[in-house]
Amino acid sequence: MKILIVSGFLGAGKTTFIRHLTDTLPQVDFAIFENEIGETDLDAKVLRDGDRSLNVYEMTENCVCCTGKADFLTNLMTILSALDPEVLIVEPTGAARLSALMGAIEGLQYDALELLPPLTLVDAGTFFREKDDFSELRLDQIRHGSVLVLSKSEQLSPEETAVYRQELQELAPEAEIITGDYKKRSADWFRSLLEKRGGLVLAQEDHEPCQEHHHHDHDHHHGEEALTTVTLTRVAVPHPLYLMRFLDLVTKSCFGRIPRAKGYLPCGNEWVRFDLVQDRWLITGFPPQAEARVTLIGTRLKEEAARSWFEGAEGAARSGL
Ligand SMILES: Nc1nc2c(ncn2[C@@H]2O[C@H](COP(=O)(O)OP(=O)(O)OP(=O)(O)O)[C@@H](O)[C@H]2O)c(=O)[nH]1
Repeated sequence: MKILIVSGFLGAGKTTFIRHLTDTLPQVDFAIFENEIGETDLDAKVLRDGDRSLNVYEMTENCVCCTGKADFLTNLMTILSALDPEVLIVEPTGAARLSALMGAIEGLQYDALELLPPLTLVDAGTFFREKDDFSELRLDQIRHGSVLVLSKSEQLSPEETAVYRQELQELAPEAEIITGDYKKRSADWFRSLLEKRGGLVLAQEDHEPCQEHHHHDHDHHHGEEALTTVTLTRVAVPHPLYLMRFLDLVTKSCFGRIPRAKGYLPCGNEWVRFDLVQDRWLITGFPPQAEARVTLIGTRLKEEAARSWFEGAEGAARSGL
């Protein structure tokens, strides 16, 4: 069983890339392992509900690179013995350390497992704005990616693209760097990702659990702060305009510093899904679900303020405002 890790920071486009890869290579027997700590199960839903039905395993308790390493390896062996897909794609959380995850898999030293050179998605929309604040963890994801895919770079001019390339190549001199619309690439290119040899062999050092599991609040700049996650379940909005207003407030840091939010909830008589990365967001229709989920990922989250906002929205709708 080959293992392809698709890494990248929150909202960089990992799930979108995996969906495209699996759609582009319908003849390959893929399974997917999703790690979403305290988040919505949205990524798994998106992957399961596409044109192609995929086997998706989820781990939502601990992080595959640190606190949940042993669980992850057990899951890996179970998938291997029960299903033995040709390729298992592993999507770690955006806050996972790529080198630690690779080291854990390599530590198994089992020749039925082949770790492919990993891929890291880098978000062109936020790269320059945040580059100087990159945490060690984000640099780790870039430096250990054998293939770096600059997502959301379809609209860049050739001159702009050259600047991104140079910056990324300085951070990861050995990496193959992919810019422009990766969806236009041939099936052969996607297949080549599954035929590359040799994930890096790393000397592993023990490290602190990754950012998401630090529960004390640091007062450092954003790149070093502990990320926390809040998920609201019993929420609804009467109309898309309310959700747009909520997302606008999220981007204005009214509920904490939130670089990533996602979820699905009832909206009038329908259900909608939303997806926010930094100051950009998207709302789309979604099939009805058993329970709503609104997940906020960031620092200094104001859970009560967010909850009250939804109560206020429902109250305003009831009184006809
Ligand atoms: N224009 C553009 N949008 C993209 C691209 N890749 C992802 N997006 C959008 O970016 C948002 C986040 O994409 P996801 O694929 O969910 O990102 P992710 O890395 O899986 O997110 P997390 O699981 O939260 O870390 C979605 O709204 C996508 O539609 C891309 O290459 N181009």
